[in-house]
Amino acid sequence: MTTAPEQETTSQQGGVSGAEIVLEDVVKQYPGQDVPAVDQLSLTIPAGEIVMFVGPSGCGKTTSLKMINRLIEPTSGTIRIDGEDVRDQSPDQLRRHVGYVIQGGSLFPHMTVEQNIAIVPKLLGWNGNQVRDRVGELLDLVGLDPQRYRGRYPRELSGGQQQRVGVARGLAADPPVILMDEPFGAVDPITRQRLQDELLSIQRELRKTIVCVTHDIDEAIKLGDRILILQEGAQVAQYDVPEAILATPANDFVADFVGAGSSLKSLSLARVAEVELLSPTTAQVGDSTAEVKQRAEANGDRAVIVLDSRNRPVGWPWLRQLKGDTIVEPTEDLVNIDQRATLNDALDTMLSSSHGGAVVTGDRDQYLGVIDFRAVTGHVQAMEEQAMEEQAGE
Ligand SMILES: Nc1ncnc2c1ncn2[C@@H]1O[C@H](COP(=O)(O)OP(=O)(O)OP(=O)(O)O)[C@@H](O)[C@H]1O
Repeated sequence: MTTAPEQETTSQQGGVSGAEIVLEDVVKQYPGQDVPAVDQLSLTIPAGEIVMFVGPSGCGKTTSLKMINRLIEPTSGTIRIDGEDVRDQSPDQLRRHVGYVIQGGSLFPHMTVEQNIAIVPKLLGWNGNQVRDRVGELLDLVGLDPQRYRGRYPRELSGGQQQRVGVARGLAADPPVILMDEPFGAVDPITRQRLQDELLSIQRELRKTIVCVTHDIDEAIKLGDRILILQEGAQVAQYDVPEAILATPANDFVADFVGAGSSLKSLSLARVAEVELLSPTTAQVGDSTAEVKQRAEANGDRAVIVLDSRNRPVGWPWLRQLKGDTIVEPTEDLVNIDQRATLNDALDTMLSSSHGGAVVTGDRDQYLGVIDFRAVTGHVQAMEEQAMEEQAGE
């Protein structure tokens, strides 16, 4: 059987390639357990959205997720993907319709990156060229150079790179639905932030339906179009957009779970693009050093942002570091932040910078400005005032 991605039948409307998932009265009673792990769960997951499952340990998140691709069989109830009961689908159909990504990528150690990504396409009978092309495309998509990485073994990759390959593998057969179980749980916080940003940018392009289990409410707020907060037995405590869960928790359980400091959590909702950026002095590589210093001093700046000929920031030297007749490209790596990053991530980046701020870039790394602590604090205050006004108006 040959099934190429273009032969997929998904609800491709308005750029959305994902499929709606509907759970109806789903129950899972494990043998020998007194109470069901999942008890009458009903839920509609809209096509093209990211829905995050969160809740305390043992509340049934993973069981609920794995019933969608029948890694676990429900005891009763129905699950439909794009209107079709998953029980009526063959294992091949399910593999094509539902990608699966788990913590650490869980790659097969004796297989190369290419072989790991190609598992499902090969099972589906794609030919060698189709598989090779697809692997190249996917490695590009997840930010790994295909030439460098396709022949490597998992042990030759960092944790973050392994996780990227895991994501590529989940996307391999271009399924409308991707299930993710704690996908970024095993990597350090900075890598996690980067992988989350990449997932968001991949999702902007692909518009899949993504269901993702996490322990981390901040991750849920950042990634989720909607968040499902579960209590024991997979009872729905609240199912809503992140803004609503933060502003109006449905009950004490949700309020406790979301935790104190919701203004801090709001930092995971707000994006750098929403904050007014500063415009410190900039210089082009090749400009006269004396002229740049003069301009910076007139502006009251003690440092300048150096841009390359394509308007990408390449450095942020202090004036005293500017030597020679013309501005040269700085040798130190510049840590910048994408305008789509959350304020929470921006804070992390700022904390690692000696400037008390971070350089913000947009598409294709174009320079946009600088974000600093004062701008973030001001934005948080404005958000709090707005929330208080809304509450007073209710
Ligand atoms: N194979 C199994 N046999 C019996 N009970 C199980 C089995 N798998 C899970 N359970 C029980 O079902 C309940 C839900 O488990 P599940 O793994 O879905 O929870 P979870 O919310 O994903 O937890 P965690 O966040 O700790 O991963 C738990 O009480 C668990 O002990």
